[in-house]
Amino acid sequence: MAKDNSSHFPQPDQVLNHAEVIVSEQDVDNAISKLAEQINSQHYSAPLQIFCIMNGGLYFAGQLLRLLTIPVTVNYLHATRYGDKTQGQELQWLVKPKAEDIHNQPIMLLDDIFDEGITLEAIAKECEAFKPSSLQCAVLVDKNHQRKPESGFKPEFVGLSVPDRYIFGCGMDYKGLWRNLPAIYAI
Ligand SMILES: O=P(O)(O)OC[C@H]1O[C@H](OP(=O)(O)OP(=O)(O)O)[C@H](O)[C@@H]1O
Ligand code: HPA
Repeated sequence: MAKDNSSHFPQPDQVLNHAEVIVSEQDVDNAISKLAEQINSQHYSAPLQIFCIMNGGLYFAGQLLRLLTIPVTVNYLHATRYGDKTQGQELQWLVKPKAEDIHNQPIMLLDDIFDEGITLEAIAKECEAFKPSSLQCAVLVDKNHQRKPESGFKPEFVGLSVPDRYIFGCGMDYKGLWRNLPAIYAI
């Protein structure tokens, strides 16, 4: 008989009923438009090599890409450390960067959230090893707390600052759910 996981994984509607909107769809869209304007006004030596950090970066990358007017190529990397938990664990790599996609080229990493910064800093470090001509990071949200990388590493482009609560929507999940919501919710 199939195992019943329903006690471990909440019903999707229950999650939403116990959450509140902390950033509206309109405010998310405005923040992404502003980020696009900032990136469009940069001068890159060659087409910008955009890397979407899967899975969370997918929604942000999709929304941002349609507003970019500069030449870009699109690729992805995959590293994860939360899984179905709300506390980060050790980083697991699923898709690592390759030298030929990075060496001597302007790189932009796109992710949904800069929380403790462990994921993005590790990914940036891995990319830096292949000596890009430049490397920048853009995130939809920066979570407002003091548990950031000691190195001082932070993304060049930030759409929104959010309070220190577990959030979901706009690519971010709660136990795998609701990445598709166009606003940002907190539990
Ligand atoms: O700044 P940090 O504390 O490292 O957390 C941020 C990272 O956590 C999330 O990824 P997650 O591991 O949940 O994988 P996912 O993208 O598949 O949701 C998110 O997409 C970021 O990549
Ligand atoms: O608050 C969060 N929500 C969803 N995913 C996350 N990954 C790091 N922090 C978060």
